[in-house]
Amino acid sequence: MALSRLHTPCMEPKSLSSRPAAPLPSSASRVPRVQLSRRVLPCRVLCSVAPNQVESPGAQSTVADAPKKRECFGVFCTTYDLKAEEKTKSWKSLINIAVSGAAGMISNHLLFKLASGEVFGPDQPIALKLLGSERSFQALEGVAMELEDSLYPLLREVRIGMDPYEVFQDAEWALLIGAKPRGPGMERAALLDINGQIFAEQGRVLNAVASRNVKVIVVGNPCNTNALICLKNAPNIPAKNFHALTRLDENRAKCQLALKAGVFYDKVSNMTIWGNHSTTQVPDFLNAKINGLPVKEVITDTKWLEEEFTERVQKRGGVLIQKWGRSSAASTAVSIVDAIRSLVTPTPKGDWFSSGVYTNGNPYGIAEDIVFSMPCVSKGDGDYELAKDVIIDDFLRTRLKRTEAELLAEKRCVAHLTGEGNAYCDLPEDTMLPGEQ
Ligand SMILES: NC(=O)C1=CN([C@@H]2O[C@H](COP(=O)(O)OP(=O)(O)OC[C@H]3O[C@@H](n4cnc5c(N)ncnc54)[C@H](OP(=O)(O)O)[C@@H]3O)[C@@H](O)[C@H]2O)C=CC1
Ligand SMILES: O=C([O-])CC(=O)C(=O)O
Repeated sequence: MALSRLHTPCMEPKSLSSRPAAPLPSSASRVPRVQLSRRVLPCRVLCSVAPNQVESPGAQSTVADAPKKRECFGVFCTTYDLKAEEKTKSWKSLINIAVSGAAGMISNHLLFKLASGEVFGPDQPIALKLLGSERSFQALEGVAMELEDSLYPLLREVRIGMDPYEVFQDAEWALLIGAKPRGPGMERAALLDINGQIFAEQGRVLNAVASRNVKVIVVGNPCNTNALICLKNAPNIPAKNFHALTRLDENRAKCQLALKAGVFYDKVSNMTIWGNHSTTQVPDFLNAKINGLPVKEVITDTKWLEEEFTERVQKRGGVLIQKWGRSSAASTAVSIVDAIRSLVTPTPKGDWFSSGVYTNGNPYGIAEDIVFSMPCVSKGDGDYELAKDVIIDDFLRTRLKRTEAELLAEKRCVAHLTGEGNAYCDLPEDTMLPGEQ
């Protein structure tokens, strides 16, 4: 059912209305701390009237009086003066983080990491704006209730909603996790189209309402092409700000190399995942290092590196699904944390990290105008540059060509969603997500 954007009166649901208001700090003056948007949420979205306002049940509101409303969740609707709180004086200013698929498995791990401060730091208060759907809305309320009950000091706002225009408003980070899973018998082309529609819309919405410098991490699969679709629909946001998550693959590759070399995984560096987050991805053992030495000097079993290691990383997601009965959620959330931290903290000297980024003048000879995982370094300002001092031999080049061909084919399949004419889908037969086998 299509959701109306007209504002109808919002009531707190019974299950929450009896919850006592959280105590205010004694010194706090009751000033609104929420920048109010002019868009309003459908009534089923939890929202409440500001404490000093009374709304009669059934009263009709209009867009004109929307600024009096605050769409927030439970205890996070409490007003207080952040500046008046002694402990917050050294805090940075609040950042807005929007998350889609927020009631899903990955988010269920991620949101608590974000709220704890382990991602953005112990002096960075955050606002979480969580996007759900009719399908997930009850679960999303449950997630928000758990966030309330966790009493995270840095978590200053939680809003839940079904309208991306509302949820993505002023987003400084957009973590796009929600996507339809590929079901039995579904063609990959159909998955590309269905999820592509989601990411085309979300790109348009980000373009319209997010911060002009929003950083976008696309997790929902097929994440590279979804990220391409998203950025093509957001022409006013730099294409460089869009990432497809390949950090989980990097982490998986580091773990396998450490296991083989008999070292702890913190000894593995310069680990690049090249290309698509799919079974054609290329875990690069040529440039990776163990204890600062080239992997090939530490692991001399070339056959293992070229065959077993590569395939193990490419198919790790599928093996895990066979064990768990569902795809990686906790380790994916950890890898999203790693991906963000790699952008907001300086990369250790000489090292790099992998991210699926837009190819626009890359030095590695990769086709332009796709989202391709490559080695990146960051000064910690949210931006990145491509790594230098990377070597590419014939083995690596051949593998790069294969994953590049797959991404170019995926791009042709979604031409109707990127504004590049009619789609023509000729995907290679072995095109699979890491979780598919
Ligand atoms: N890049 C990577 O490294 C990895 C990517 N993934 C991908 O991340 C995505 C999310 O995984 P996970 O959190 O485990 O999945 P879940 O199934 O737990 O949650 C996915 C969410 O997607 C949303 N969704 C959007 N459209 C649909 C649709 N048409 N049908 C069903 N659900 C839909 C749902 O939220 P709502 O109803 O609120 O929209 C749902 O809560 C998947 O695409 C998965 O393949 C997973 C692991 C690793
Ligand atoms: O295929 C999936 O949905 C899971 C996935 O991406 C992974 O585990 O890398």
